[in-house]
Amino acid sequence: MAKLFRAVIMGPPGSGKGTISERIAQSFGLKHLSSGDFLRENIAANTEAGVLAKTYIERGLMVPDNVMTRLLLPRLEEMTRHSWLMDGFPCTLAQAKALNSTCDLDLVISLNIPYETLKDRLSDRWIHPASGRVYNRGFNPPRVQGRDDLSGEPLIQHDNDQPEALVARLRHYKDVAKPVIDLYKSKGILHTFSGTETDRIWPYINSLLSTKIPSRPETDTQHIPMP
Ligand SMILES: Nc1ncnc2c1ncn2[C@@H]1O[C@H](COP(=O)(O)OP(=O)(O)OP(=O)(O)O)[C@@H](O)[C@H]1O
Ligand SMILES: O=c1ccn([C@@H]2O[C@H](COP(=O)(O)OP(=O)(O)O)[C@@H](O)[C@H]2O)c(=O)[nH]1
Repeated sequence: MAKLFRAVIMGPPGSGKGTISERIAQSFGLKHLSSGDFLRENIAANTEAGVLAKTYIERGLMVPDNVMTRLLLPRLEEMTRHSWLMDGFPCTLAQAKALNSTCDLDLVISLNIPYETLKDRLSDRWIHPASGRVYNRGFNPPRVQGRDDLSGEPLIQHDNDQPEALVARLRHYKDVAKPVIDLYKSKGILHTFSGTETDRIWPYINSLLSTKIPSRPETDTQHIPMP
């Protein structure tokens, strides 16, 4: 069996983690894991962790580290036969240390995107709550305005995606992410990508991953070559 590959993608809200994760999952066959999706699944299933997490998310707060690790680490430990890419976890140094004790990461992608870009994207982010699918009227508009492409259900916007909440969210991200980024830098596995458009960053990420993971033959033709 080919060596398993474990990667994490980090970045502030709106940096394109979800968008890029989907592309990576499609091109390289990694399983895309998302902390937000795990939380939503647990909330929907009314698990103990889900009920607790909901009380924080509803107030626009981060879920405490011990709840996150209790929820996610067992799920990652079960994935002994899959290569995966984790989006949204770890967010804090405590989470990173807990993850470190469970598995060895091969690679960390960190997205560095200007504030104005984040603000523009998030003020126009439309979400299908049941699936987590995201749209943007300019970048990837839904086929029918205000409706999810697959289910036809209504799309919503999050209050905390609006500019008033964004400054505080970004400040918080910077504070908590800095030691995590420093940790991965010191391990020599951090790769940072800067820019204002996912479509321009993607070829570089694609090219980096191509050197680390064999791409899936059926999706080879979708790869965008290096400029
Ligand atoms: N690693 C984590 N640690 C603590 N709380 C988390 C973590 N990941 C997600 N959460 C909580 O779950 C909520 C939803 O997460 P999700 O990643 O779907 O959306 P988000 O906050 O809109 O993030 P982004 O804008 O970066 O996509 C977060 O607002 C936060 O309260
Ligand atoms: O180059 C890009 C990449 C993403 N988006 C949009 O920006 C928002 C945030 O992207 P995503 O949810 O992937 O970011 P995350 O919060 O997961 O980092 C979404 O509405 C995307 O459709 C965009 O307009 N241009």
